[in-house]
Amino acid sequence: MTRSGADLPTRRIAADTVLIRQGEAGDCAWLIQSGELEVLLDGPDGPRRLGTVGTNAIVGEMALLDDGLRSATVRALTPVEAVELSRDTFRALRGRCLPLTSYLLESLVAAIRRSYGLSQPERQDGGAAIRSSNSFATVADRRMFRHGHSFFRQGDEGTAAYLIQSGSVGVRRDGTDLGVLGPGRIFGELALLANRPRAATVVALEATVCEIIRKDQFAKAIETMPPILRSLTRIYIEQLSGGRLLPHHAEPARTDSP
Ligand SMILES: Nc1ncnc2c1ncn2[C@@H]1O[C@@H]2COP(=O)(O)O[C@H]2[C@H]1O
Repeated sequence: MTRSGADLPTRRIAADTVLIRQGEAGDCAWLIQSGELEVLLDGPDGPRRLGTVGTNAIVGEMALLDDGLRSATVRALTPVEAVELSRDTFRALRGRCLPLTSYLLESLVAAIRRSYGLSQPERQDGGAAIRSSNSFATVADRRMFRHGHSFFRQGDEGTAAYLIQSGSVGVRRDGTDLGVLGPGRIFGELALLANRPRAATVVALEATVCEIIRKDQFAKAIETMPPILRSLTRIYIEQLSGGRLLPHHAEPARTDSP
């Protein structure tokens, strides 16, 4: 292992090396300097290639963001040079986020894991610590919605995101029920951040209390994130709202001022 200019450990990885194995615990992420890697998702019919990543991509960050297991296998296709980012680096970056954006990031990683059919680490307190923090209270407005209330309809313009405090909501797209969300879950954030119409209709299945975060407040909070995490947030949102096509980690991420 050598040292990069910024004194971060740089690792040279031979072609064919499996850098990350799905389902294992992980302690670091890598910022790719050169070379190409493939990302594989294990399935009943064997591994499926989610795509390839190259220079400026970050891999291995999801397990550090939510303390979960590796979501996919990552294998070098060519010789690769990568800067190693430790769990502590990610913890420090997370520490520089507002509670709202830290929570958002974690919610996005959880949504990606769900989209892969993977289990996810249980949030210890359902987000209660974040929701009760002062800075969260200044950006969110709490309201009770009656059973049957329609938060928005598929195709609407997005004006707010919602964080469920109690109760539950049903999500429906093109006449098909997609699922039920309960306390601690965030919804309505994808249209907001990707600037797309609502991809689904959401209705309260019982009396439901939510924190409402308006679009402008949300956008402001995102702007305060450290650049690497902001970049990852946008990538995850794009992935979740646009069918997650690769290059997944295409936005340049810088090491000099993360
Ligand atoms: N669709 C995808 N495209 C590119 N990289 C991905 C994709 N899904 C997961 N990854 C990366 O694969 C890594 C596997 O380990 P982690 O879950 O820690 O973090 C994951 C992401 O960095």
